[in-house]
This record gives sequence, C-alpha cells and structure tokens, in this order.
Amino acid sequence: MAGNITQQECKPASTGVEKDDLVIPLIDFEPFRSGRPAEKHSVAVSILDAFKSSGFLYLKNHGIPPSVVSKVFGDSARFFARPQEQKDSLGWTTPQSNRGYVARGREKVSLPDADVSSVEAMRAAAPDLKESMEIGREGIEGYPNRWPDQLDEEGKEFKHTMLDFFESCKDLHMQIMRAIAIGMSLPEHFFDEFTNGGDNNLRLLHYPPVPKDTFKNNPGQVRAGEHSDYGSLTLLFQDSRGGLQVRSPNDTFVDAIPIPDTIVVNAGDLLARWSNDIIKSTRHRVVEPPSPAEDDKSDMYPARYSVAYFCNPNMEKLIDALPGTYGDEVGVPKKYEGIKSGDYLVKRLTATY
Ligand SMILES: O=C(O)CCC(=O)C(=O)O
Ligand SMILES: [Fe+2]
Repeated sequence: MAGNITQQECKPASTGVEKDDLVIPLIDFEPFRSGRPAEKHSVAVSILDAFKSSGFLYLKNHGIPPSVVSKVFGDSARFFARPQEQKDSLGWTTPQSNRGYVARGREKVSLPDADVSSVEAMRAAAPDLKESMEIGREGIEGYPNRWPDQLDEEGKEFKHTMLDFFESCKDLHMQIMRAIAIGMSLPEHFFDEFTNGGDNNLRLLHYPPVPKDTFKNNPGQVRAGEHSDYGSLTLLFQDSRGGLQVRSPNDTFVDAIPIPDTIVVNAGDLLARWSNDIIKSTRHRVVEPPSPAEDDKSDMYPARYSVAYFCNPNMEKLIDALPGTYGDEVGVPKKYEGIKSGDYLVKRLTATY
C-alpha cells in the first residue's frame, strides 16, 4: 500500500553503531529541514530518543556542505603546521575568555566532580596528546578571539573560514534544539531565546603524530582523557582516522567509528541537568586506533584532526528544569537548582585548565 511505503521512506533513523548495549543511531536530518510537520515530528522523536538512551547520535544531511567541512579541516591543518612561536603568541589565557591556542599537555579534560588539584595531578601523570585552537563568539568586550590574521594572508583566510563556519554551526544548534523541543512536546521555538546568542565555542583539534612506543610503554596513555562535555550539545566533525570511544551502559568503551559526511552529536552536562537527567551526557574519550596493517613498519602513529563545536545556552540565561521533566505528573522531583549558564560553564572550565 502506498501509505506504508511512504511511512517506510520517512523512517529517519537507522543504526550507526551498536555494541555492548550502546546504540548510536544514524539520523537523517533532511526530513526535518524540509519543514513538513509530520516528518519534522518523526525526526524530532528520533533525536530525543537518542539523547535519552545513549546521549549520542550521528546526523546526516545536516545542511553544512562537505566542501565547507573540508575547507575547515584544511585551514585547521595549516594553522597547526605553523611554527610553535606563532601559535604560542596566540595562547589561551583564562576560563572566562576561553579563546586561543592550547599547546600539548595544557588541558586535561575533567569529569563534573573533579577538583582543581586533582586536575593538576592527572595532567602530570599522562598529558593528553593533542593541541587545540579555541574560538568563541566575536564582539564580546574584553574577550577577543586570538586570530592569526595579523600574521599573513593565510591567517586572514583562516579567520574568514572559521567565522563563517561558526555561524553555520550556530544555526544547526538552533535547529537541533528545535527538534528537541518538538520531541519534548514544547513549542518548537521554545529554546530559541536560549540559543540565539551563539555563546558557543569552536575547538579545532590536532592530535599530532606520536611514537608507537608512547602507547606501548604507558598503557594508560590516551589521546584525550575520558570526560563528558559541559554545555548543551556538541557537534563533532572527525576525520577518517577513528579513535573516538563512547562509554557503554556495560562500562566498556565502544568505538564511535567515523561515518563519512555525518556529524557526531552528543548532549552535554548542562543539557542533562536542564532536562532533569532525562537526557544523558555520556562520557567519551579519544584513543589511538589500531594502525592499518600496511602502516605497521612505521614507528609513528599518524596525526588525527577533529573539529568540535561546543554549543551552550546564552551565558546570561537561567538554566532551570524544563517543563514536563519533573513534578507530580511525571512523579519525579526536580533534582537541581537553577544556575546561570555562564556561571556553570566557567566553573567547569576552571577545573579543566
Ligand atoms: O576529537 C574528538 O573526536 C573528540 C574531542 C572531544 O570529545 C572534546 O574535545 O570534547
Ligand atoms: Fe568531548
């Protein structure tokens, strides 16, 4: 029957990864972007289901063209290939600003309950094997981005590429939050006043080539330590190397393999808190994936690049349990006090650097 066929064609989710009771669905965002209410609703429900069960999903047809993503990766690689003194001249300064270049070993990502002194101890034991460039919203007084545009033409182009990309990702964050709103039976534009500021953070990541011995001699060594993300959502663009792993309900780590032309989207701690823990912020890490056989003769693991766009509710907004997530009707009490988005994020970043 035609009706059935249409229904099947509309099915927005398939499986991206499934192992050890962890399911990361692969969701087609096209039907949501098409704007037809029934299709939007069906995508919205799949997205919310994913955030409630694993906290992670793959998104395809997200609207950011592959050519744009390639350009961002290219400019990012050229940035990290600059002389160390140039990168150091654009260094990250404070959690309040959270902008600039972070050299290898500077950051050790943390868990929500970590205190500052234990971060020092962790950092000394096994520093993360990565460097990053943090880019925030433009035009905030006292917190300028650390652009390389004064250095040369390539630096100017980098700024242009990243500013455009920042806006595209900001828009995608707003759209995914609209899907979550529909999934939660809230008005579609409920979150717009929380997401329209674009208080987000674009992080370019470079995991440089490392001697294989580094991992052999130190079994605890990872590329980026286990952590959960802090904000509302993270949009993660990864290259084809692999290495991202997500903690399963069975407490194993499952490979979130790269799927071409998809973004990994995961919920952060502040969204989990906002949803009274209906939505999960799941821990993840980056390890060295096994090298392909033909590469075995090399004593180095090759580089990996990724781009993470950390989305946050507008800094001045109060984040308090969402309607429908607590109270007599649902039989669950409110678990957290309201907190200002900016206060929460600065507290988390202070424990990280
Ligand atoms: O590089 C990756 O694939 C993940 C990075 C990450 O989880 C993070 O920076 O929060
Ligand atoms: Fe992360």
